[in-house]
Parts: sequence; structure tokens; C-alpha cells
Amino acid sequence: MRKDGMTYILALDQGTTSSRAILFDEKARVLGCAQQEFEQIFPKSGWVEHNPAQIWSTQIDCARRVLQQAGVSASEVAGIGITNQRETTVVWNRKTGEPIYNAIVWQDRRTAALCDKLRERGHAAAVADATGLVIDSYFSATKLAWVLNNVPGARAQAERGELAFGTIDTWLIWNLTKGAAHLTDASNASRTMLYNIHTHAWDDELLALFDIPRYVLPSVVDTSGFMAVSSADALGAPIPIAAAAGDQQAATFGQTCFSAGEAKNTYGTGCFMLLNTGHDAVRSHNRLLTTVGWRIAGQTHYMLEGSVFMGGAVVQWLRDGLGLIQSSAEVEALAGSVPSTDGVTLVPAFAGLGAPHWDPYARGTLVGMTRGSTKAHIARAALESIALQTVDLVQAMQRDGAKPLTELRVDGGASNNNLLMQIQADLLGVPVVRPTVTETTALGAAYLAGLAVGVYESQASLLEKWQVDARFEPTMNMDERGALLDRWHRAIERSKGWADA
Ligand SMILES: Nc1ncnc2c1ncn2[C@@H]1O[C@H](COP(=O)(O)OP(=O)(O)O)[C@@H](O)[C@H]1O
Ligand SMILES: O=P(O)(O)OC[C@H](O)CO
Repeated sequence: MRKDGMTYILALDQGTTSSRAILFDEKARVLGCAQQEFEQIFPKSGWVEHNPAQIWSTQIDCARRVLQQAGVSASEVAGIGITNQRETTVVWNRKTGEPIYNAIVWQDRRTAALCDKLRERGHAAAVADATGLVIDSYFSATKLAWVLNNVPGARAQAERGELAFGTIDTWLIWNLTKGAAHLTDASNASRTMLYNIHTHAWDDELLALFDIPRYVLPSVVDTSGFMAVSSADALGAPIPIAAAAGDQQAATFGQTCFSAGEAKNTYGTGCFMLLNTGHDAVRSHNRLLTTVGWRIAGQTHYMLEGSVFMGGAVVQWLRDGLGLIQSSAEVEALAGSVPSTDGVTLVPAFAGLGAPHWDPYARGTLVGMTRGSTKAHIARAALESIALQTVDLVQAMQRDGAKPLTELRVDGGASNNNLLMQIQADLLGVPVVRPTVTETTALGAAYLAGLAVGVYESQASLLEKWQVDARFEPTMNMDERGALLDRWHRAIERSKGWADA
């Protein structure tokens, strides 16, 4: 229980492109937000890295800034909730706290060939049974194996117990506690491909398969609950770390999708649709993932997840790669200046394709252009591609037995784009609903931490905080939708298998 006067919750949201800190009060109102982008490192084609020191420095700077701006001292903060880009892998020296290699980001495809081999040797079913995941370089296991096998001396150090592995939650907790705590939560653990989601433990057979020494792994704890205390040096006074959750699971919690059958779609760097399946770990037959949503008081809620690697990042590519727009927000006016793509179709397989295709060798494909095609058509095709990938996820979920959606709850940076949301409603044929708070990832982390320290009373009390900002009704006729989906699937086939193995 919180002490009197400690009424704030600090959410740390470490995303793929930026670190953010958001301060919430006891009514879950946002008191302030600080955000900082950091460097994206692309050492080779298909490789994506972050500097772990930059992840920590931008995150702690944002936390300090948001407290300072709000005039709140660390001693008034009842708890910290951490949420993070998932799967991204950091390995560091336990004594010095120094990483031995850059963070290998979830989008990185360097271990695709190793994953091919594992599948060819027939391990897919056993991996799916234990972890709920498909074998793919997306997850942490092969990234960790790569570090141990390729950084000189790493394997010997790991065997001697000198190295620690962590996803970004673990890296932040380690730094917040000055190395006192080496922890992760069940939702993040479920993305490593080393964690058995049914026995709730690191899986010995998987550790043997990926050749990972057990000593490098963190302890796995509940998503919401007392985890550790931050050192006074971090923010000026010790603060309980009361939650950690993968960002997509946190967003599902922030959208209050607490009951089985409820789903949300987040449009951040990627697009991630999560459907709550309650206490049942539903096995997908359509290449979706079964994952831990959250574990609270030892009770696990499972999700079916569709993960798309390029969501809002497609718009970043229009801005930074092609220079068609100056800011992400400008895409709406450019794409809206034409009534259709006039046949132009973009498959944004820049980092391969995730669910439901899982092709690491697919590459970006732009088809259907004529002499009349303009940058506006390409911009509109980019927005359509985000929505079309989401349609594929919804259809896969329905083939897996999910009830037809009555509406889709959305959030994330790109959900602020009204045209994209209208296109989404049109292509799905169901209303799209955007809540007033689209920072649901941070909100979910704050809820999870606030529940643990008594700032928020109960999950039921959080339900009434969810409010509609905008609702987008479908207007497209079935024939037009059918034709667009057909063209999209033909373009997807052309993008597959393009890169050399
Ligand atoms: N108005 C907009 N229209 C389309 N995309 C946008 C818009 N604003 C932001 N984005 C995209 O959203 C992404 C950022 O969303 P965010 O939720 O902050 O992502 P992350 O947590 O992955 O860093 C970027 O890829 C950006 O290009
Ligand atoms: O950084 P985001 O919000 O795009 O989320 C990344 C996902 O967690 C990757 O699985």
C-alpha cells in the first residue's frame, strides 16, 4: 500500500524509435510527458541495432525531465511502471555493467538462416508447443545465441557466469537498481523463445536447442507487483519498480481489454494486434502467436497476437528514405489529395514479413505504377499497406475461431492519422474506435504499477476511464474492398522470397 502523499505513477515507455516518460496522477490523468529519439543503427542490410547506453541515457533523462517539469519529487512517486520494445536483446558484463555488443533489435534479420535450419531440422512444433511462437529471427533466442557465438570470448564468459542477458525491461531495471536486480516479467519472457508459457519457467530443452547457458537469464516475476527499488541516484529518491510489461501487452491493458474476446491494434513502428483469450493459451493454426498478456498474482492471461513489422515506420520511410514529406503528420494531406492509389500497391516488407506470412526474405515491393502515378499515390498506397496488413491479421484470427469483431480499438502514434483510420474501417468493414488517450502503452504500464502499489483501486475501477475520442464507420462497398484485398494478396506474393538467403 502507498504511503500518504505518494500519489503519482511514473511510466517509462522505451519504444523502438524513442524513449518516453509519462507522469500520471491518482486519477490516471497525464501530468507531463518527455520524449527523446535515439539513433537507429543499420550496420548491414537486414541488421538493426541500438546503443544500450543511449537507451538508458535517453530513458533516464526523460524520467528526470518529466518530474522536473511537473514539479514532482521522486519521493512523491508511489511506483514506476516499465514498458518496452520487446525481443530486443542486450548482453552485458555483470561486474562492469558494460554491454558486450549493441542491442540487437527485434526487426533484425541476421539470424534468419539459423532459423531456417532449425525449421528444416523439424523443431517448429516443439518450439510452438512450449513458447507459442513460430521460429523466427524476430524473437530473442537466436539473437542471444548470435552474440554468444560471434562476440570474441563471449561464450566462455557466459559459461563462467560473467554475463547477463536481458530484454529492454531487464536492462532498465538493472540500471535503475545499479545492478542489484536481474529480472524480467512473464510477458517479456514470453517473447524470448526460451520461456515455456505453460510451465512458467525457462525451458531446459530450448536452452539446449539454442545453446544458452542458464546463468545468463534473469528471474521471471509477475507483470504487476513489487519487483525492486530504484537506487536513489537514479531519480533522487528510491522508488518501487511495481510493473514491467512488453509494450504491446501494456497497450492492451491500457485499452482495458481485460476480458476474453477483447482486442486492440497499435500503430507504432510496427502494428500489433492482440486478442485477449483469458486463461486459455489458444494455439493458432494460422501462424499467429500465443503469448503471455500479463501475469498478476500468479494468474496468467494469454493473448493471440498478430505482429506486423512495418506500421508507422512506412511513413518514416516516406519521410526519411524518400523525402516525400517533411513530417509524419504531412502524409495525411498528401495521401488525401488523391481519391485512390490508382492501382499503386506497396508491400512494406522492408524487414521481411511477420504474421501471418513469416518470410524473412520478403522485401519491399512497389507495383502497379503508370506514367500517371505521383507521390500522392505512393503516400496513399503506404497508408493502405498499413491497413491491409491489419486486415490479414484480423482474418487470420477469425480463421482461428475468434468471434467476428464488432469494432477495433486502436492506439499508437499513427492512429492519430484520421485518413488511415478511415481506410482501416473501410478495408475491415467494421468501425474503428480511437480512445482519448492514445498513449495506451504508458497508460497500461501506469495502471499495472498503480494497481500494485494501491494508487489505483481495482481493474474494474479502470474500465470507466476509457473514453472514445473518435469513431470511424466503414463506407466502402464490398466489391471495392474485395478488389483491393485481391490486388494486395497478389502484390504480397511478388514480395516474398526476394532477398538472398
Ligand atoms: N500522423 C501520422 N500519420 C502516420 N504515421 C504517423 C503519424 N504520426 C506518427 N506516425 C508514425 O508513428 C510511429 C511512431 O509511433 P509510436 O507509437 O511513437 O511508435 P514507437 O512506440 O514504435 O516508437 C512512427 O513510425 C511515425 O512515422
Ligand atoms: O516500439 P514499438 O511500439 O513499435 O513496439 C515494438 C514491439 O514491441 C516489437 O515486438
